[in-house]
Amino acid sequence: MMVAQTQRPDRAASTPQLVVKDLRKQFDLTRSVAGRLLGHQQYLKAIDGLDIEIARGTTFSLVGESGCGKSTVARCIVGIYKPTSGQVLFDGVDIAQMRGRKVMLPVRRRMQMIFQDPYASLNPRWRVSQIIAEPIRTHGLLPDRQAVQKRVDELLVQVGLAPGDGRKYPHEFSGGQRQRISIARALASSPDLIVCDEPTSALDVSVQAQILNLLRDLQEELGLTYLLISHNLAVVAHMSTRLGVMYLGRLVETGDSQLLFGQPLHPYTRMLLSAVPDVGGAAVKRVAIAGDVPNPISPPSGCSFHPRCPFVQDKCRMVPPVPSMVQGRLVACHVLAEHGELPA
Ligand SMILES: Nc1ncnc2c1ncn2[C@@H]1O[C@H](COP(=O)(O)OP(=O)(O)OP(=O)(O)O)[C@@H](O)[C@H]1O
Repeated sequence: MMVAQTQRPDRAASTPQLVVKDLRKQFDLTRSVAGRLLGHQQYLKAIDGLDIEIARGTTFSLVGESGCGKSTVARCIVGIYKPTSGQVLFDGVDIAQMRGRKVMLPVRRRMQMIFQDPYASLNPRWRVSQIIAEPIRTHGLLPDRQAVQKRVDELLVQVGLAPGDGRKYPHEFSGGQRQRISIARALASSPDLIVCDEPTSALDVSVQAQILNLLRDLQEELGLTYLLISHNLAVVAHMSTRLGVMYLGRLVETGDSQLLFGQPLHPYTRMLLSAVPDVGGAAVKRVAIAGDVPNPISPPSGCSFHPRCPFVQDKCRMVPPVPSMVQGRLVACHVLAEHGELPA
């Protein structure tokens, strides 16, 4: 049975679902009050000026090594963290600095999140039907218990579970089934956008594809928009419309997913793809992975990727590159901006 679709405002038809503009988030790591009083504050710039645009019904994937700031972006977008500065325009309305339950409630209904660990994000003492019904009740979407139960059963079927599963508790399910429950809960409020933060990373390889296929089918059926966060390029290749490659709080390459997988330009994108031989086109020039991600508390000067970059030039050590359009995508790289390609 079809689940009710969200009513989308007409004015928003041509507006991207989500626009993130110059987003910044820094964490204050100063341990002591004395340190604070003496001005010895220590900050970590987890996001350092990020721009993203996601069209309705499409998937934008954010990739990058652990610690580059992917989850912080997700948390700033859904309102778990308050950004230090920047805009998060959801259907054209800036929600970045919105606060207060009453103001945020309509936004929360239309923007949901799926987490990496489905067990940790499901209340173990609640029956599955209660878990899925909670957003419906919070947002007052249906008039009575019977209607709620009917909708919960529909949602269970929609994610590949049985209506009777609603009587069980989360521990009675496998990891993949628990992620299906999380997805049903996310769908319960008929959202427009779902932020999926490493949705398959905690699952067995054998069930990862099933969950990704489910997410894709739901997107097609319901016109959902996804922000997909993953360190796994194979996951991203399967799902994305557009791709953003993050390094130390910044995007180094952004563009059409097929273009980037087929012909990555930034040395970091090439490095990431080199580590997964099955992903990317045959034409991809391989670049060996060198070194580790630097400490974000004291990032390198200039281009923060320069200590690991085989193509580094003097300018890269001093001046942070501004993203520019090269071969149909945005890249933040001095060498690419000047020469249009990397040296052979
Ligand atoms: N609440 C916090 N307080 C202080 N530092 C934080 C906090 N949350 C994240 N960080 C730091 O911000 C940086 C980005 O972390 P984030 O979790 O967003 O990265 P990530 O790319 O999602 O990595 P992972 O895949 O390992 O979660 C890291 O250096 C992390 O230690």
